[in-house]
This record gives sequence, structure tokens and C-alpha cells, in this order.
Amino acid sequence: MARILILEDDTTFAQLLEGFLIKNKHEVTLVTHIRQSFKLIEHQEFDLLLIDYRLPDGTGFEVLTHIRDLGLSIPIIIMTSFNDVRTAVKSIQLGAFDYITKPVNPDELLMVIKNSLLKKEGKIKEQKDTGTDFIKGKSAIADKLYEHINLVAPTDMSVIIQGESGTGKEYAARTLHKQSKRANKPFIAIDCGALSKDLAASELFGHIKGAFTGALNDKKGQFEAADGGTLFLDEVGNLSYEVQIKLLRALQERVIQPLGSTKQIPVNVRIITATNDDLANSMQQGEFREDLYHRLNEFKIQLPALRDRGSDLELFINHFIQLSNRALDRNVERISSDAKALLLQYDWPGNLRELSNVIKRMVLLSTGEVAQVEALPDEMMISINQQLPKNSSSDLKAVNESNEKALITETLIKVKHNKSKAAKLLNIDRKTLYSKMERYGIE
Ligand SMILES: Nc1ncnc2c1ncn2[C@@H]1O[C@H](COP(=O)(O)OP(=O)(O)OP(=O)(O)O)[C@@H](O)[C@H]1O
Repeated sequence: MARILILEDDTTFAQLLEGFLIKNKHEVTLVTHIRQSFKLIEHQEFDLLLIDYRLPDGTGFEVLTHIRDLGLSIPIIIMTSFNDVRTAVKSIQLGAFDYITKPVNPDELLMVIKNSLLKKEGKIKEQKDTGTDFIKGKSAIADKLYEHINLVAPTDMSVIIQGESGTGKEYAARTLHKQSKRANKPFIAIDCGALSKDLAASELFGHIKGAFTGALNDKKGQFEAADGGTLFLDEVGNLSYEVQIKLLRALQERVIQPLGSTKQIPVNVRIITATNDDLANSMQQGEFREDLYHRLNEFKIQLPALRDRGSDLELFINHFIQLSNRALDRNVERISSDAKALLLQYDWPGNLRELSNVIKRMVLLSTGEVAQVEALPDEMMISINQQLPKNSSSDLKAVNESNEKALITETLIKVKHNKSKAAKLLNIDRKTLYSKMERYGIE
């Protein structure tokens, strides 16, 4: 049983959710506005927040930032429409545990809630710690990436890992650590995006009792905790200017000074940072210190977007199917050709994290050995169609055929593969529909 706060302004949907979660033995509180949720969070304890992204008095981001500023560690799940997946992915950077796309599938929701609660209790080991769920890929771009990783890993150089959200920056940082001389010492990952301005310095460098209101005991900072090992600073661009100065000093002088203390503590830490913004740009705008940037950027690794990884996409699809089969006790052996065609066409703005979520949902919804297109979010098709105008082909026949194929597939999904209905909507007869489906290889 968990105490769940639902923040959702669509009251009918919220009540449906409430009923469903109560049936599954959770305790539920419903609110429709952000300001109501702030009041409740201050006075009541919750195990989990389930938040709609678009709300009447703001967005889910404001709740995430508020929770972060309060220093609370309640898992937050953002509910969003498929079209907002880019924003949902951003919410993960701000500390959300996960996101779920609307229309919410009940089984998927229960799975995400269960994972969040287990993670909160520390009952699931971070998957990222194990070596078996990691794959490299076989594309030319992956070869280049691992060539760079292998080159720089054994050195003590500071590395900046740059890449869009969900491309696997933390995975890459762990790989660098594992392949370094520091492998037997700690690897500590800090999400700078989820740290409030006030807490960041104390988290990194520690504090002594009484250093500020609320500092009831001495606290060791992560720099000290990572001594001898690697400190991974994710979303480093979010650190405030004051913390940037302290960080630079720690790197240059190899000592840290906990807040409120006069003691200098020597530290030996390798720094790996990650960013999905262009730090060079923040630097030009005066938001990120140039001296710190150069100190962090002794070597840069660029992680490719999933859409640019060519044949790796199929490898990752199969990999995530295997992982999801294991986690969800399913037995999906393959995906139908039209589902596969969709997965290969989509542009994956949320990269590997989004792919992993979509596949997990697909496997969850597939009870047989073949995952069908119905197990993919309908909106994915719409999004693919919006991508189509980018097709720069000057071959009119090819463009027409590709549009026709997309429209037929989309309609079939809409009518749940009822061919008569699809033919009617498309304004063609059934026979023509069958022959077109055969020509385009639509199952
Ligand atoms: N090489 C890999 N092999 C298998 N799975 C991977 C790999 N890299 C990333 N993933 C998957 O993608 C998810 C996102 O990876 P990760 O957290 O490292 O991305 P990120 O770029 O650090 O994201 P963010 O920008 O949001 O911080 C992981 O939880 C994992 O499921």
C-alpha cells in the first residue's frame, strides 16, 4: 500500500485513476491545481506523486522544482500526452522517476508505480550497475564511440559527455569508470539538475553541524565519498555560479572545504560530467565559467542520437525485448513486420530511454509470441506521419506510395484492423485495400 497524491485537472480521468488505484490497495488523494498540491506536500507525507504535465496553474515541472527545492525524495511520475514526450524526457532530468504516456494503460501504470516504490525503498538494484544489460552496438558510429571510450578510460582526464537526453550518458560514464584504474573505488553519480541551489554545495562538499539552518549534523560530501574513484556530475550546466567556483577550486587544488568548516580535506577524484545543453553556448552567455569548462573538457565524448545509429536500433529493440520479457514474465519472440516498420521509422526524441519504455509497454501488452502494432502507442503513427514531409525525395511516385502506405497503416490501427471499416474510411473497396496491403507488405 502506498500513499499516492494525484495531481490531474481532468476530474473524470482522475476519478477513474483513483478508483483503479484504490482497488489495487493504494491510498489516494486527488487535487486539480499545483497550489493545492504544494499545501498538501508541506503537511502530509506521500510515497509517490502522479502528476499530469499540463495543469491549469502551470506545468508538472513546477512541482518537480518545488519538491527538489524542499529537498524531498518522493518518486514522481509524470503523465503526458505522446506529443509531449520531449518534455517528459526533460522531466527525468529534473528528477522525475519516470513518465507514462496518455492514454494511460492500467497495467503499465501499476508496473511504473511498483518500480518507483521499489526503487524508493532501495529494493531494486540500479540496473545500470550490472554489466549484462549493456550493449555497445555495431554501427560505424558506435565503433567510433567505443574507440574514444577505450582511449580515454584508463587515463585520469576529465571527460565531458555530450548527447541528447536518454542517449546513455550515465551508462557511458559508468563504462569509463569500469575501464579505469579506479574501477575498484566508488563511482558516484550526482544529478545536478535535481539539486536545489542551496543543497548543491552541501551535497558536493559536505557541511558541519550548524553551517546553515537545518544542518543538524556534520555531513560528508560526495567528493569525499568518491575519494579514489569517479564522480559523475550529470546536467552539470545546472550548477549555480557560486558552486561552479567551488568546484573549480576543488579540481585545481585537489582539496575541498565543507560548508562552515575551516578544514581543508585532500581529495583524489576523477570528474566526468554530462550535459545535453551546449555548454559552450552557456559559457558565451556568461552562465557557465569558462575556466571551469576548460578544466572539465579535457576530452569530449559525443553520444549519438538513436535516430543516427542505423542498424543499432534493431539491436536495441531486441535487447529491450529480452530485458522486458525477463522483467515482466512474457515470452515475446518477435514483432510483426508493421510494428517493426513503425519502430524503424520513428525519430525517437527521447532516445534509448524512450525506446526502452515503448518496448516495455509493448511487451507488457503482448501475451503471445508476436508483438503486434496495437501494442504501440497510436500516437506514434501520427507523429511518424508528421515526419513524412521531411521526405526530400523528388520521386513523386515514391513519395505518393510512402504516404499511401502510412495512411493505410494508420487507418488500420484506428479501426483495430477491421478491413471493411478501413476500406470505407479510405474510400476504396476491400479488394483494393487487400491488394495495396499486399503490395506494401502490411500485415
Ligand atoms: N549501452 C546501453 N545498453 C543498453 N541500454 C542502455 C545503454 N545506454 C542507455 N541505455 C538505456 O537508456 C536509459 C537511459 O540511459 P542514461 O540514463 O545513461 O541516459 P542519459 O543520457 O544519462 O539520460 P539523461 O540525459 O536523461 O540524464 C537507461 O536506463 C537504459 O535503459
